[in-house]
Amino acid sequence: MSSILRIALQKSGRLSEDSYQLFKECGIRFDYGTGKLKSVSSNFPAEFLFLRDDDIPGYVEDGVADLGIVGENVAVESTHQVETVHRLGFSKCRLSLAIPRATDWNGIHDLAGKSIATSYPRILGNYLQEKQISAEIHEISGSVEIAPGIGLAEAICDIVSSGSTLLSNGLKEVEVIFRSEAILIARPTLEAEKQTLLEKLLFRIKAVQAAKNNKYIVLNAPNSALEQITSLLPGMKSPTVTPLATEGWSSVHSVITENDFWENIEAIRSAGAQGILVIPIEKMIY
Ligand SMILES: Nc1ncnc2c1ncn2[C@@H]1O[C@H](COP(=O)(O)OP(=O)(O)OP(=O)(O)O)[C@@H](O)[C@H]1O
Ligand SMILES: O=P(O)(O)OC[C@H]1O[C@H](OP(=O)(O)OP(=O)(O)O)[C@H](O)[C@@H]1O
Ligand SMILES: [Mg+2]
Repeated sequence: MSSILRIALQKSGRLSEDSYQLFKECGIRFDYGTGKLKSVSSNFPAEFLFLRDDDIPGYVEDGVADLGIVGENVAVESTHQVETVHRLGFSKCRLSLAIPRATDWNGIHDLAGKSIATSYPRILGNYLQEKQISAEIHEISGSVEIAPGIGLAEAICDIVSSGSTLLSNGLKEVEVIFRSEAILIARPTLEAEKQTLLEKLLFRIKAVQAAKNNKYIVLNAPNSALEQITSLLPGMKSPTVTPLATEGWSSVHSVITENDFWENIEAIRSAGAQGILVIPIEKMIY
């Protein structure tokens, strides 16, 4: 029988939508959201398993799944041996220490001798050890932000994104201890055929990510400014320059990265570019 990749995704939660979307953009079709916990792709040798995110590293280590998508926080917290194959750039969040808003904060040493509620005892334990702080870690599996308000702990260590959960529970963030995003994990010893399929999948993921990080740009430029403008637009190899019907003008086509997009556009405009069009790219293959 030829190989099939078994990929574990979070059934329903903060990772689910972006994970499904990623495979969709990679052209890999499968059913989800139907209540079924397993779905075979109709056009790629892959089978998807829909699970609780905390269970995914264990399933990947055991070989029940070959690959999985989890938050880095979950992978690092777990004791299971899995390999990070690729960073996916979504579900970005941080693991932070927080205390009641009215409590003074003079630094991390304020936590010595205190109790801290968290679902991440390993990450927190390592952090405290590194800082040489002795505090009691109180492990709870969810609704961590409630702990100080009900006298369970004096501080918490939990996931923060917008900060609104902390705010609505009367807490303030005092220290970021870990930054996380979704990652693709794999069993470290994938068979050769599965490794080939993983490479095929990674090729598609990278093309989708590169497209998101870049825009296609078309502009008109006076020929006198071409050298300066093309030096600002290196493109994938070099920009395409074609003459316009209007004497002394050219059209420049290139690719521009999302990172310093606005700074670059301003520089290009100051150099004399006109009629600038910026167009999303669907896939980008280097
Ligand atoms: N507010 C947030 N913003 C962005 N990313 C987040 C946020 N909260 C959590 N995450 C990331 O998404 C992952 C999954 O979060 P979620 O809250 O769905 O987990 P869960 O409640 O443990 O789900 P499950 O029911 O599968 O066990 C987290 O491990 C973290 O990496
Ligand atoms: O800083 P914020 O934007 O408020 O996000 C942080 C919250 O998001 C997550 O919970 P989620 O809402 O996913 O619910 P859960 O506790 O059921 O996982 C996390 O556990 C925090 O409680
Ligand atoms: Mg979970």
